[in-house]
Amino acid sequence: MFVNIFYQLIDIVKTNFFTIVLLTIFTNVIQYYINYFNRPSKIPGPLPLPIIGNFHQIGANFTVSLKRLHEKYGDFYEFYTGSTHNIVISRPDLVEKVWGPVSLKNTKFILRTSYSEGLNELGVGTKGMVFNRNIEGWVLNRRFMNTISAPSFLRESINLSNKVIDQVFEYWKIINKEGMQIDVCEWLNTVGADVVSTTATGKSVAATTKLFNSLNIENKKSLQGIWENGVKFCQSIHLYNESMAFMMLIPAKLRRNLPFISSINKKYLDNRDWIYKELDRVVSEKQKEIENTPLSQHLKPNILTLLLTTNTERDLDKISVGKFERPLTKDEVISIIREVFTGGLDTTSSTLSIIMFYLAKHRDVYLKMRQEVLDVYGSLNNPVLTLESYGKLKYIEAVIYESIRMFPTVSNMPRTATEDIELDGFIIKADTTVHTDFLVLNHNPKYFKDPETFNPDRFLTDKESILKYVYIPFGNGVRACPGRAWAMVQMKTFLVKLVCIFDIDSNDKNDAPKFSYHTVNRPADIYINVKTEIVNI
Ligand code: HEM
Repeated sequence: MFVNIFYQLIDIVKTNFFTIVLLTIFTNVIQYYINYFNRPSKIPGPLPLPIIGNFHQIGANFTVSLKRLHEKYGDFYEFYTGSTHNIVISRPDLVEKVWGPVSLKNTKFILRTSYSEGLNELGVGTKGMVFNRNIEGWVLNRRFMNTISAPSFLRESINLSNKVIDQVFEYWKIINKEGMQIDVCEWLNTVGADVVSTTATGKSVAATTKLFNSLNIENKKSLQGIWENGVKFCQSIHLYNESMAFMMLIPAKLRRNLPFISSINKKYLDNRDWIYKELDRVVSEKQKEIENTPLSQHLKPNILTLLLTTNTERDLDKISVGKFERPLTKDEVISIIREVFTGGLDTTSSTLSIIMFYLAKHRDVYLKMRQEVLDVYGSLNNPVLTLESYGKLKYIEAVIYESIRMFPTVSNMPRTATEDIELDGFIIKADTTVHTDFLVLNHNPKYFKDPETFNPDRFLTDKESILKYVYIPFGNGVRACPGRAWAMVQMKTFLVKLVCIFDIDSNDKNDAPKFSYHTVNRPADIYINVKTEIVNI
């Protein structure tokens, strides 16, 4: 009898297959929306779809999407990536709750993002710093990374940046003579690549010289003793950074199975493999170089040598990293060096490109910067730049801050709590990613007078009126940006030298730079004219 019933059931399934499939889908969809409309915290936000969440409303430019969602849902809203719940905030009282507590002990927001299969696949969910959810590993990486804000490191960085920038400005003088424009983003990317690679590994990638050679203006400059794959490596790091948002925001099922998206997924994973292979090779090469250098011979300081000699008989001991008693493993060295590249490449050079965009439009600001350099150094003729004198460049600092306010390269940043928390009367479950939208905050007329006007003076004369939690371009607390001082030193070196040598202008009629989103905002198509005859001030 049971066998009969079983066969009858199979017949029903066979004849009604599509009806059953449709019914199952229908019940699941109904169940999905019953759960959605009965969720305990009904935070405003766009209606999600089953499986994809709000994926269709996010699109390729996350920065633009957040701006659009803010216009509709305000300073506190939610969205879903697949079934993953995300919150977005842009109100100082909420920002303070997330970013305010500064120590490891009292912050609940020690994590960057919720668990993400994609970030783990990329190798950043459990290694390195920015997305590392393994707190023990993060502490170790952070301890070494903090050395890049030590004064001794920053002094060396000024010398190195000086050399790279001097060379670049010689190229710009030649380009000027040829009557050509400067493609700012392209040039500053190469400056970043040269500075970061030499600081990190002691090897130049000669990106600036390669770019100059590609213009075919003069005989090609020689490229000896460089890191052969270096330019490709830096480009791969740009791609790697780009892949982080993709892997974090797009649900794994879609990444792997949708036709067009799965090929992007593969491209990003192949890129990850190439980066780790190349880093392994570079680290092995440096290990051999150290082994083959007699103990009596001085080792050239760079971050890689510092890491490889920590707690060995060759300990560079240039910068103390506190209590740490064993040499680092190769894997640890690779993850720290990788982070120097991922953190250091896109951020500083893109921010400098944005500063150039605004400077080329505001001659009054440019002239005030030049006057400040004259006041601080007494001359525009190759002034001696020191870390101490940088503290006096208050106006240049204000220009940097105002440019970041107008258009932040890092325009939104996530933090995630380890336990349930209350935000604006709603309970947010532990491990929910809370994104802070810096761009929206920085353009809110409640917090900045005439927010669309480029006015560096607001960071001098009106400084007191800027609330702390409406302007935190480098974050705050234990996970605050470890590269802040390094970035500021590089940007100041570039700007001081620029105003001493060139006048600049541009024909760009846009109010804001064009950009695309690649986890950070990457500006594009910023062209300027440079002139070496400085008009007297
Ligand atoms: C203008 C340049 C830069 C901007 C605007 C910027 C901005 C930021 C922001 C907003 C954060 C999040 C901080 C937080 O959660 O409190 C961050 C984290 C980070 N930044 Fe930067 N950054 C810049 C340059 C650099 C440079 C040059 C490096 C080089 C190493 C770097 C490496 C990192 C790393 C590793 C983290 C993660 C820290 C952690 O999670 O512990 N950044 N940055």
